[in-house]
Amino acid sequence: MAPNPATRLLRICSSHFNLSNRRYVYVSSSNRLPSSPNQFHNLSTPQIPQSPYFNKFPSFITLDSRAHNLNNNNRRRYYCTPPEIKTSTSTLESPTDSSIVSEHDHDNKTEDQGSLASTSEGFSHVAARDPVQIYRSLCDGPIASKLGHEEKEALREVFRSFARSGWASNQALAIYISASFFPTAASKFQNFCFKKFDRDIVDYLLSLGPGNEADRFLFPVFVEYCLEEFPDEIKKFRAMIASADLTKPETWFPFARAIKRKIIYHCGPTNSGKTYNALQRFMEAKKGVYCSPLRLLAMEVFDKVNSLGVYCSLLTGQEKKHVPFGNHTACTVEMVSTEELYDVAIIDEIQMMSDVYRGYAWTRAFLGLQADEIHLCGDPSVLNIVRKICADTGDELIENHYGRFKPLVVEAKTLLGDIRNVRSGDCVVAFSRREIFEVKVAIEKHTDHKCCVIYGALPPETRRHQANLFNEQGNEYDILVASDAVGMGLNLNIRRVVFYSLSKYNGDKIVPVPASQVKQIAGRAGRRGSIYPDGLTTTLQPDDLDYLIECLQKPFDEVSKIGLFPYFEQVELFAGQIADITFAQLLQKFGENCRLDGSYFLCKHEHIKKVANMLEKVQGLSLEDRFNFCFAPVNIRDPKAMYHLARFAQSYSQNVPVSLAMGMPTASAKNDTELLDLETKHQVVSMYLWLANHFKEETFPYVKKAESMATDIAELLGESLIKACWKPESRNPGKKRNENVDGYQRPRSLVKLQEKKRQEKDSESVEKVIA
Ligand SMILES: Nc1ncnc2c1ncn2[C@@H]1O[C@H](COP(=O)(O)OP(=O)(O)OP(=O)(O)O)[C@@H](O)[C@H]1O
Ligand SMILES: [Mg+2]
Repeated sequence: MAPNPATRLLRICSSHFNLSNRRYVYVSSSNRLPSSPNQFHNLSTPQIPQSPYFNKFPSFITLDSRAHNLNNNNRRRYYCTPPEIKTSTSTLESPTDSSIVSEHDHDNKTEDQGSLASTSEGFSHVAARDPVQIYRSLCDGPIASKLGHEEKEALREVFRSFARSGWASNQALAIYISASFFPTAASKFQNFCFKKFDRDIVDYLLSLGPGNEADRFLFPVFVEYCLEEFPDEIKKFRAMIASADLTKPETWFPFARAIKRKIIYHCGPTNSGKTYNALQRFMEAKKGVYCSPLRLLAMEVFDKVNSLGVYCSLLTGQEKKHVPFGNHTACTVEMVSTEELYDVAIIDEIQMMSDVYRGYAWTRAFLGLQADEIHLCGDPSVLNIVRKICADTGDELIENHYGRFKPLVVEAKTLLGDIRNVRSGDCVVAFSRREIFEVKVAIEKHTDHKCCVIYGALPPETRRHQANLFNEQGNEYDILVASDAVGMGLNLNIRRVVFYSLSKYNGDKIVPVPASQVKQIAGRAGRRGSIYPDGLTTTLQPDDLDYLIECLQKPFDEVSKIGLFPYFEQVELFAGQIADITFAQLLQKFGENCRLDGSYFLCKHEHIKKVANMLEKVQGLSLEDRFNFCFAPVNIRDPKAMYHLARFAQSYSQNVPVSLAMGMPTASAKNDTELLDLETKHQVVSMYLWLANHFKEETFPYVKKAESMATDIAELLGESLIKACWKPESRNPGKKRNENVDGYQRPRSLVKLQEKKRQEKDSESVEKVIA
């Protein structure tokens, strides 16, 4: 038996659009159904846009030409759900999934309608009516039948429920009724219906009562009403949605798509030779690019490759070092060009595609690089998504799997809560600047060891200097105290990684350190080529050991989505649809309305919005300049650095040369305030260099001065760290981070530790904490 037209349509949709586990609504402006996949394709593809919320609510997809063609009355509708699929993946508050394949035709009673009718005996003739016909008859026909007070109230309740229905609101997005406009539309719809409904419909709705069934009955009539009543709102929202389209990001790079790229995935844990092997191919190539997660690592590769006789330039946000005759470039991933052609490209730490803030940079490099051969180095967490994307792009994928060179052994003894048990070659990892200094001071006070220090706010040069000091044998600096910044990039002679704690502040509250990060940091112990035979790891507190073991045993979490962020041009297009809002509001709206395919998420951009808000008072910046200023590397929690950024933007907007206007420190820091000041000063200089690289050079004429200041400050920071023996301070003394601990479920041992800390009145005292 031939399938009914709707089933056929469903199959065609599924095969053409690969939408196999979704519910479809197809609304055609033609009377004819396509009879073959080809015909469907030819007939419909060009004129049928997809639903704006394709992935936000996968249970409902409209292949809808009506928004273009609102006056066509010859419409037929097919509401279809693949019978075997439940819509549980939907974010909707989904009404019962009836697995219907229904055609709302005059003479065709559907299963859906049948099920409604069965629940409301005696109303099958109402339930079976075509919603278009209902709507038309309401428009042309009767004035509402008289309702008693109770009936009115009961009917109001039905409409209130409809107006509150998350399901209806989400479904309405498919005809471009925005979520914010939906309540207004629903309220006007109620007024309309109250004036028009005939007795039959009223009785039917009252028999259903408020809830899913009534919503489902009302919704198609509501659709008809909206299409006729709100064409302008629909058009506006539709244009806005179209301009915030981030679907199919692989198509943003047609030149990369024109190449059949060979992707080699070097997949394995930390310290397994992934980067080393990729670099071998890079150095052999005629023209290569290495994309690094950090400036520091780009510098390391730049130095290493040049020292091996391969001319290589350096490109980071802050520095451009061009090496004559060099065909190779080591750059930070944000800076890589998707316009140049390369023989070999490396994207290191590819799992960072899933980073909530910076993931978009890796995604862009992966999708957009024009290279015959692309080497991805990373852990297995993104392997599956890389496979999927390669299938989408048509690239060939080769997987090389690696194991650790040296085993990683957990030392069950721990440091027994006593920091004096550190030994030469230890790297003590703490997750705040305050703790790092507490540990350093305690070790140097109570033992004969000396500590090097590495944390994120230090310039790369200083971090490298500290790393070298630690790596060199024969000096007294045999302990490293570091933050999670140690997890990537540096070659360190670590014998044992000791976790001082396993919780960290995530910008909002204190949370357990994610297992993947624990693995990466612990894995730094026992690097190939170092003097230590095995890698060891343990914790300061015996109570934390279980969590450490749990993290190391855990397989890598599989990543299901990777980051995206719009280009300026996309934001600009979107801005064209909305008048009179600030740039931060524009970004907010973009985030709310953008469309994304299922494998992607929009990267978090709160920090960008904070900068945007601060720059709001700077007049005369173009949208593009504003956009670029917002990406300048600035610590939004450092008011001094934010002040300087605003000052730079002010001068830039007035087209006057941007000055550094900052006194150069002359001596190393004598206390923590001075150390913080040095860190800020370096950040400001580094920001200046970044801006000079991203804007008209003539507006930032003091690049040479800034470079020499950066070098000098990095040196002073290095000297300061060696001397540091003071109590650490916080940048924001008013805000105590530990206040947020309550309410978060952390590993028991950490909670205990935290409680212990809280009980101690003077939590500043290192000895007390570590006792
Ligand atoms: N075949 C090799 N011959 C000599 N040294 C090697 C070899 N493979 C790796 N190494 C060295 O081993 C160390 C670890 O290698 P590599 O940095 O490539 O590991 P990785 O898997 O990329 O680690 P991570 O996850 O930390 O980035 C490096 O110092 C590297 O130079
Ligand atoms: Mg590596």
